[in-house]
Amino acid sequence: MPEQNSWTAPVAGDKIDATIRVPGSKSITNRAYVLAALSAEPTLVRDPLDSRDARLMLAALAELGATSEHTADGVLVHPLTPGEGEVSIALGNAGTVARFTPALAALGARTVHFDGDAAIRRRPVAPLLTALRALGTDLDDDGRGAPPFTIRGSGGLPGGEVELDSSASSQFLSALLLAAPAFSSGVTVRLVGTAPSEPHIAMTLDMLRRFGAAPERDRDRFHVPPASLSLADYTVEPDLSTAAPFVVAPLLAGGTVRIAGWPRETTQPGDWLRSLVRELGAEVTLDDSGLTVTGTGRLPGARFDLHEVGELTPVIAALLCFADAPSEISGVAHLRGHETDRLAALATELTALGGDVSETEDGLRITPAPLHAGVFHTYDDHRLVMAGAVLGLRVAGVEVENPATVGKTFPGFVEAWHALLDPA
Ligand SMILES: O=C(O)C1=C[C@@H](OP(=O)(O)O)[C@@H](O)[C@H](O)C1
Ligand SMILES: C=C(OP(=O)(O)O)C(=O)O
Repeated sequence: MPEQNSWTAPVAGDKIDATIRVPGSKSITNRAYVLAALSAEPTLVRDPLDSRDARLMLAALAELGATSEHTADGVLVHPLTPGEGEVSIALGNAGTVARFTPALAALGARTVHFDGDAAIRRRPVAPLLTALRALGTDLDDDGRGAPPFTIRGSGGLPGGEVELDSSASSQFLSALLLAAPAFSSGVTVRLVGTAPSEPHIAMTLDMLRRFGAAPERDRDRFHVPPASLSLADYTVEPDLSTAAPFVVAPLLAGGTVRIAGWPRETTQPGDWLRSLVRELGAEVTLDDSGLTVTGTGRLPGARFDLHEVGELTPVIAALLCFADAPSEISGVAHLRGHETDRLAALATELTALGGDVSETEDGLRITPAPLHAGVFHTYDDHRLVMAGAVLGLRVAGVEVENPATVGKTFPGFVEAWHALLDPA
């Protein structure tokens, strides 16, 4: 019997032949909103993502004094306005909101309470809070190193140099860099440990430059001088990580998928998919119409270090369950602090469907084994819904629990997935 509140992921019948449009990048949208709020003039953000995480970011910025309006051309974000009193920010389970907005609160004059879903109360923020305290922020937390916490803004901060351990999440570093131009003498961050998600760090630096800041980097030392930001118009790229299940589908079902609007150049981690699926035997072309991926029907095993692109792990793990040789994913210990403990969740759920998947110290080991029908629990993790959909391409009766949780980044995912297999 299907579970209540589950979705039977459709099996691929014929070869795929579809063109897919994915919504805007979560990471770019939420950075654009933060930088727009810090700007001197309103910014029109075109083609933004409209999803739970993006709405939470707009709502958080509104609490901090930056209102926004949906227009026919996109979302118009107004600059932060000063204000006092007490407000609360709902974090949901959005890492970008939990990590990027505290520095803005520290720069304002409100008392700001941060809290969200049960899952965000398990996600790390301690190194970020330590750095904000070192920069002079008045902050209360319960000592667990995760939300909830409260920041009492003092109306501005001088900035200076801080040490930061960003090994649990690159978002701590991005958070300090995004807010840095608004500190009166800028911010210098010296990284200790190795931060994951290098493309997301590059994205932060690139977007700061587009908004008029002048960040400098010398290996693990980042300096952002104070700057008055402004950018009237910013267009968000399609989310290439959201595209992951669609990109890998022809490797399992055969045929061709085209992802419209895939940028020629981008800082998004999802761009790694081009080389990952090529290594797995797919034909890949990128031209002005987008990305075209054709599957050859055979899937070799692989050893992938996904340290820089951790958010691709759930979909890649599901894909590699169908390889004809053992595979290993490494470099992603920090996924234990993502939406859920993704390594435990993937090992448990893939094993429950007959897979031979075990956790390693920093990843997953996947040995070929036939999969069967069953419930695929999703732990309130959008990317586990996408992983379940990928499994369903080859396995009848995969019941993906709570598919609506995919609305964190792609509210229309289930409809788009059916359209992939049955284009109108
Ligand atoms: O800065 C960002 O927009 C993100 C950075 C990464 O976080 P981690 O470095 O914590 O993995 C990524 O996984 C997340 O989905 C989005
Ligand atoms: C880790 C992720 O999200 P968040 O922005 O909540 O960190 C993700 O989308 O895979």
